[in-house]
Amino acid sequence: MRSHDLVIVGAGSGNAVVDERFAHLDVAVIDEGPFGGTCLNRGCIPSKMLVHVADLADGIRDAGRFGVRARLDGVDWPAVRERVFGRLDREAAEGEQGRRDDPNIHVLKGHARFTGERTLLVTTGAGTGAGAGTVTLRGEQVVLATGSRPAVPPPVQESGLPYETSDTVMRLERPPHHLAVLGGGYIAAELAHVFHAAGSRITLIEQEDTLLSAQDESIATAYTTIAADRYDVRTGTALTRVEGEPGRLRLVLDDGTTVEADTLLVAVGRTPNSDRIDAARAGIDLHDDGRVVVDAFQRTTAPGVFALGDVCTPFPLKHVANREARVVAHNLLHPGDPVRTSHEAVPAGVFTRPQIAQAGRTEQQCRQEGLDYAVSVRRFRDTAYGWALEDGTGFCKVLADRRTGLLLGAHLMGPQAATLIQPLVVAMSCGITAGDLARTPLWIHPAPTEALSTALLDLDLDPGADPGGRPERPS
Ligand SMILES: Cc1cc2nc3c(=O)[nH]c(=O)nc-3n(C[C@H](O)[C@H](O)[C@H](O)COP(=O)(O)OP(=O)(O)OC[C@H]3O[C@@H](n4cnc5c(N)ncnc54)[C@H](O)[C@@H]3O)c2cc1C
Ligand SMILES: NC(=O)c1ccc[n+]([C@@H]2O[C@H](COP(=O)([O-])OP(=O)(O)OC[C@H]3O[C@@H](n4cnc5c(N)ncnc54)[C@H](O)[C@@H]3O)[C@@H](O)[C@H]2O)c1
Repeated sequence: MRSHDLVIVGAGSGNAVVDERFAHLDVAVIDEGPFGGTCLNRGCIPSKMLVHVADLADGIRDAGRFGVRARLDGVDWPAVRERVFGRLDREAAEGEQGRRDDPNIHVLKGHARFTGERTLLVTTGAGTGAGAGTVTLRGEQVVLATGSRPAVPPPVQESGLPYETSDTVMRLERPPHHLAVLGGGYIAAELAHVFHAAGSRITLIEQEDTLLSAQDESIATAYTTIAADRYDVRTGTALTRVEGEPGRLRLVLDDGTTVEADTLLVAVGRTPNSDRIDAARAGIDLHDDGRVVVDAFQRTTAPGVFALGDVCTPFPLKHVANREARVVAHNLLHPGDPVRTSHEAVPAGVFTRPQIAQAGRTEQQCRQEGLDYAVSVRRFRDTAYGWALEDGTGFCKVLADRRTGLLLGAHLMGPQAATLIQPLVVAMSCGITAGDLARTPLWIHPAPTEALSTALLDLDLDPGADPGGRPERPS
């Protein structure tokens, strides 16, 4: 059995744990797939590279509205795909090679399972053409960063018919003629935008009454209306079964309707990869939903074993996984002075059309928690830059504690929403009140951020929470 100071399972965000501070340690990094994990190979990055193409194509289609004469001849999908994955596949290979070149790091390609406390059996070679073998290794400390995978509901699995997930659909040789998407969340919203712009017909099937139902109700309702203008949207209905043959699928829904499509994309959420590692043998407890139990220091229930990212987090987002990786790195190196992960005011963007961003609580959560909150909505069309954009749908919604003036939530829809929201995230994370944020810094005119500053000023807060004035910095 090989022994290492540190064993990392999963070279997505797990690979970010080790930097030059670990040069004195003997480290093993294990992954069964390409380095970079979901984000680089089949998640955030390729999807956003494709979303940018969709934004460009839609911008050209829209140009006439602004008096710009332009015509879109089409999206050359094979060229786009080659550019995106040519670059990303190279990045993944170079990332792995970089690790192999580190003198203190031992890279193992294969599937890892626990056989006991901090002890793992790695099956190597599987799927690589090389003969399968096994390696047993033990870590003084272990980091579990095995991520998650697309969930596939029984009617799809039981049909035996082909389907795509986010792992595969972005690498299709050509855009589908008619793409049916099961699920109406993040992946559905982003990839519907991508394939619609590339020429596909889109049908979205969502069991809840709105698309993006986990978002603030104002965003979910507005996005559902916008999407219904562009796609065939079926909400409040579930899939009963899939019939037909490859390339001619017939989806039977529980409202009695059917959808015929050549391609089915399943995007109904993700399953943590905790069920394929024999966690119990290592003394690692799991939540009912499969996530690994961790404390605020990212420690699992097994001494010496940390976890990070989608396998454990309540917020399966890359920036959250990166933060958790930094916490794990610190706590591995400074066991006597550990730091905690904060999941306060986690922001997220949905890179669809229009872009959407959120941080903190939704209005429905504020109501459910019985909070005394103030809410304010400012439309982009009521700001100068909104006129330039001819924007008819975008808005900024802020929620604040009426007594303290602290922000409880922020929700944006419109161009660059994921960038625009950042000052609100800073205020929420740093305890800056809505009044201070609106009045202390200068907000550039006529930038779209004026929608944020005016939404903040419109909040109906208690006088003690928002004394007004404060035009100058305190001396
Ligand atoms: C289509 C899509 C778009 C997304 N877009 C965004 C976005 O725009 N912004 C954002 O913040 N988040 C986005 N996400 C979410 C983000 O990708 C994930 O939250 C993040 O990548 C999780 O990182 P991780 O390190 O936990 O897991 P991963 O990156 O999945 O890494 C886990 C690694 O562990 C390996 N592994 C698993 N089990 C084993 C085993 N038993 N043995 C050996 N190796 C194993 C896997 O091969 C993988 O490489 C997106 C996700 C998807 C699917
Ligand atoms: N921009 C980003 O940050 C980004 C982009 C893509 C993915 N992600 C991450 O990946 C995760 C997974 O994305 P996702 O879109 O698969 O999940 P999701 O949780 O965002 O949405 C899944 C949707 O599917 C619906 N659903 C579930 N079962 C269904 C069924 N049987 N029939 C019809 N609808 C059903 C749910 O009600 C939900 O609306 C996200 O939660 C997010 O954390 C993030």
